[in-house]
Amino acid sequence: MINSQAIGSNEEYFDNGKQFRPERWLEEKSSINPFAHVPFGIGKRMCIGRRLAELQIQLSLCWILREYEIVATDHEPVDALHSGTLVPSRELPVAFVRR
Ligand code: HEM
Repeated sequence: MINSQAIGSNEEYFDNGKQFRPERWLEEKSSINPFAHVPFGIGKRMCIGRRLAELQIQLSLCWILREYEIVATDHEPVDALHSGTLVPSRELPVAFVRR
């Protein structure tokens, strides 16, 4: 199984790869190597639930963001720990404020 976090934060493929900067995906003409981000694996054993998972993530984010603004409660770093899946190293510094 591919360690997608190691590839996805590799400075060879991403500027400031360890920094959480989701807007890097919004560039119209992306220069990101498509094989540098493979959270669902790749090839004939890749995740068959990918499209369902992406749809569920998009829908649930829409439902949450319609009702809440998500704000940072501090700006200290949060590390990703490997524990079978990736988990945050501490309580996430975010609050949900009802719109
Ligand atoms: C964010 C959500 C998900 C992530 C990140 C994810 C990620 C992965 C990864 C990395 C693999 C292994 C690929 C490989 O071995 O190269 C995998 C396999 C698989 N996933 Fe997912 N998955 C997600 C959601 C789902 C959902 C919703 C389903 C089913 C409805 C699903 C069903 C499967 C199955 C059946 C396999 C095994 C495919 C095979 O071995 O041929 N996954 N997934």
